[in-house]
Amino acid sequence: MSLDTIPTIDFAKFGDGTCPESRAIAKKFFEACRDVGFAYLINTGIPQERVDGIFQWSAKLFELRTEVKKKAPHPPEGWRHCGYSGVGVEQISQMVFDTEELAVIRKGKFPDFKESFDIGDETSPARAGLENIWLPEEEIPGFREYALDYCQTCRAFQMEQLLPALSIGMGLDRDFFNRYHKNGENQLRLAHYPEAPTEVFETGEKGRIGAHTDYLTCTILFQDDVGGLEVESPSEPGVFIPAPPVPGAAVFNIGDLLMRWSNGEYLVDGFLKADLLKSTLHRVRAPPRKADDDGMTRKRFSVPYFIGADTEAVVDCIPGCWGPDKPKKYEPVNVAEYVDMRMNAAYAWTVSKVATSLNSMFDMTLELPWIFNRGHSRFGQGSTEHNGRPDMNAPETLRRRMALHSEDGFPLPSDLYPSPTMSIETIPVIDFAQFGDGTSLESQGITKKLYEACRDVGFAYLINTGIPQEKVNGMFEWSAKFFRLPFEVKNLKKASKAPEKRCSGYLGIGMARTSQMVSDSEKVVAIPSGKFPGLRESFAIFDETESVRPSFENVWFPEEDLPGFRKYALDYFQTCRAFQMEQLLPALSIGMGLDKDFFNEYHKNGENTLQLLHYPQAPAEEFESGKKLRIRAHTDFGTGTILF
Ligand SMILES: O=C(O)CCC(=O)C(=O)O
Ligand SMILES: [Fe+2]
Repeated sequence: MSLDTIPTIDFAKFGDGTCPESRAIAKKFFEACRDVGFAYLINTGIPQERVDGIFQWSAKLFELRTEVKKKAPHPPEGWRHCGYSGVGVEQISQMVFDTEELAVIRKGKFPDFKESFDIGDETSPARAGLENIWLPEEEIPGFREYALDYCQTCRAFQMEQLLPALSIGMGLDRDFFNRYHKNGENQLRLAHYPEAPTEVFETGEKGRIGAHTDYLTCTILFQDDVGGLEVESPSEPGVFIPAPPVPGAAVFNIGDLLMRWSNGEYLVDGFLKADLLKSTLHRVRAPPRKADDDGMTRKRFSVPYFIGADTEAVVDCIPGCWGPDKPKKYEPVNVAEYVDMRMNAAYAWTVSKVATSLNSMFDMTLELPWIFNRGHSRFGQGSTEHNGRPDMNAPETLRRRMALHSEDGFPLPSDLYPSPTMSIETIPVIDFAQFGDGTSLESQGITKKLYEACRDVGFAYLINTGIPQEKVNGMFEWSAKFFRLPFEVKNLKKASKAPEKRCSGYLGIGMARTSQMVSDSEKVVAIPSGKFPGLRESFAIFDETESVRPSFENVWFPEEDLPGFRKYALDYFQTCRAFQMEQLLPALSIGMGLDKDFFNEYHKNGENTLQLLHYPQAPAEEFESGKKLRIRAHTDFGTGTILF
């Protein structure tokens, strides 16, 4: 079997999983899940008429006038998937992992050009109290009944054949997965991608669905005959292969929960890698052009059925997926908590930065001068993109960094950086020297200037912040010391990032899950294909102060490896926070015409993050040829970032 074809699994002879043929089917199915993460399923027992029927209902539903469809609006909460989402509305869904994607969407450049109607399985006790949102029956009589019935048909296949086949294929007892899916919250989605001039897809003005992974156990999807679904190649990350429509076949794929459950790895050379079951990136683009088309891309319908595990279940590494040579990578997790984490804080585990729900954060690197930049606020406008490619941002400074290194390869800031006032004309410099407590006459001018910088540029250099230079230098020294430690020490025990740790700890070079951080097709192609691994390592620390995170513990390595580091870092943290609360946020509040404490009120115990970043030395051509990046273009979460 070539890795680059999506295998076809024929369930015709599977029966209930006890007949002699079923073993071979189960094995082949497991291999597809392991090697590709995708498969075509045929002879599933889901009657073709039922599938045709749901497509007919879907066409009928989407043909309704928009005002009618809007009578069942999808609620704003991303986690509650039900009801109608209009074209370009379902943007901040589970599919958006990344700051960059959010930023792009906010700018309206690449909205998903689709509408969808989501239905949760109402029969599941797990959904009690979470009603679906239906259109009034008289608008589309019979739809509700058909859709729920269709769900049951899919669930029957899931429980009688699909999950048993996977269990058997993995050498587990037939009912292993069934036990975790007794009343899982399955979701049916009707998706409609409207007709559009092919040009809009080609120019990248619009997409159908950006690259993403599904987050539950697995998905069964039927598509019409238009095409456009693509799956990341198992052998060439970043290259997408078509998953064209196959009449009568369902498209099956593994989701993130199942990958994790199987001890799935996601941090290898910057690529998503699964040891066992693979949750594969996929996307929908316009299908290949035909010679005789009229410049229009046909509308497309698809019907994914997302299979979820029981919310109250605790999933621990699947037996057989770990052993003496292969320790468990994850703590057991409660499914509901996992889903929450994924929906609400999904952002946290994709990037070396910080999660949503942070009120603000600090960010520190080894090489850029003092910058304050405005990140995402939940309700904010798009923020400014910055890009750490050495040739693109603050070029003078960065070129100098490339040239100058302290003896052991670590640049020290004092050697490298000119005073911020020196060079960069486009990023305003804000001098806090006279700000005081924000009541003096001088402070008025300062606040106004800060506000204007935030509005017009989104970035500013801050000087005379009161954060002592020795403190900053000290932090850089500790950082250099830390990154000089041997990899085994840095990466010790749990000091590698796990989703549960919300990014505390060490992340080695190339360990960021880059494939999830990008949305638009070109970048997805460029980055995970190995052309642009982020050449950096980082260590992240959260504020441990009692009032901020009562039950939170950072991931620290043993004190004896770097005695004094922890104390210094936490202390530095407090110094930054003091500036934040005494000057920065008051200045921004006043500058925006609010009362001085406006932002402080929202940041009494915000979960700030300190991040030490190290971008190792590398031949300049690596960057010039575009083979490597330091940090790709992105925006920050949180309220804002202060960076040295
Ligand atoms: O429409 C398709 O073929 C894919 C849909 C999909 O991947 C999703 O909704 O998660
Ligand atoms: Fe998907």
